[in-house]
Amino acid sequence: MRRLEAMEARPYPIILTSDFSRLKAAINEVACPSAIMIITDTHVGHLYLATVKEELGEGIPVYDYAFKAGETSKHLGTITEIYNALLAVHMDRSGLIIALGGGVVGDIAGFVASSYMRGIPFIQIPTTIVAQNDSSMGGKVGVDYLDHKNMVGAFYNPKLVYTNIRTLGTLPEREFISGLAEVLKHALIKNKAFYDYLLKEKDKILQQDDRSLIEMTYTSCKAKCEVVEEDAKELGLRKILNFGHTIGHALETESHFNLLHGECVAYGMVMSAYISYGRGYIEASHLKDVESLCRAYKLLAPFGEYDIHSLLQHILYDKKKAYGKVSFILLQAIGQACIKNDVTQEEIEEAILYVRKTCQ
Ligand SMILES: O=C(O)C(=O)C[C@@H](O)[C@H](O)[C@H](O)COP(=O)(O)O
Repeated sequence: MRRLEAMEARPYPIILTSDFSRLKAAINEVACPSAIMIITDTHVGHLYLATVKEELGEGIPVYDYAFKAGETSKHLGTITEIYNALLAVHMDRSGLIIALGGGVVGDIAGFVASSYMRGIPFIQIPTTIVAQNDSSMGGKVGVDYLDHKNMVGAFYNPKLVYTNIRTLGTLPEREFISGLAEVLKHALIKNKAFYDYLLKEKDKILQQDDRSLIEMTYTSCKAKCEVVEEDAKELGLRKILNFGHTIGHALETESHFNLLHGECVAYGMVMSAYISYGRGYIEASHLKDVESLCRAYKLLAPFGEYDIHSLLQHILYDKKKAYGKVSFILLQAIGQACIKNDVTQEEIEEAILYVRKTCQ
């Protein structure tokens, strides 16, 4: 017998800055493409496509494809339309895909990159809080399928993440706030000092002070990267990044995506904290700490009259189910999470009722 070790993960840089001036140099460090296809959506394309194209200059052909903005575009139909656009310009494996936009754009463009010609390089230019602090790194790409969020996809890393935090200036306030839920999540599951920082810096962060945003994004990305480095394919530890998401995804579906991802994750985090408290893993004061952090960032608006039975059905169909059991991420302290697969229906129902009562 002979054996060798295959190294799957390759490091990639994450640049955090406040303009696009270093973009071309950053791309040149990681790729030497024959052509570029910028994939964006109608909204972000209108705002930043021209600037990004200008930064890329004229040396190589740069094409673009914009799909209709929003989660409703995140399906296989959009993927095939983009394959057609790539074929139409004869994009081959020496080409490069750029994802310019938020999480939906990154997930779609990344999935196209992972599958077109069995994979061509791509880079992420995230323009939303969720994308800059979460979805642009870690390699999860894909689309929704039928009623199920992110049901079809792959793990496929970008060659580079280039973050210009000033793009947040054009983000609607509701999306900015909602996206912060993922940042709060990183503090709650991984880093108590970051939790303290977020409380202390809340005004500057909410006012989008450059330095505070870059510092926040750096710490948030670092927390995520440390987890992903240990478990890229989500076989164990990486599941903690799903804190608040098991119920959050169900709520997103149940609200027909009228609630934003982060808004649902915030409710989900409080529900998970409530279950943790119910089990005696954390003190009542920790549950209140989770709520206070969310409220400090204007999350946890009054909770709608969602049908509990229907929510439970979505949760039971969670794609993370393994051996018939749904994994839940609970807290053991602020900054420390654990993975449990024995959470009962009763615990979930009680947690939903708790949030209904507390968020009025
Ligand atoms: O990167 C991860 O792993 C996460 O779970 C991060 C989540 O915040 C993110 O919403 C992710 O897209 C969820 O992925 P999914 O596998 O739960 O669909």
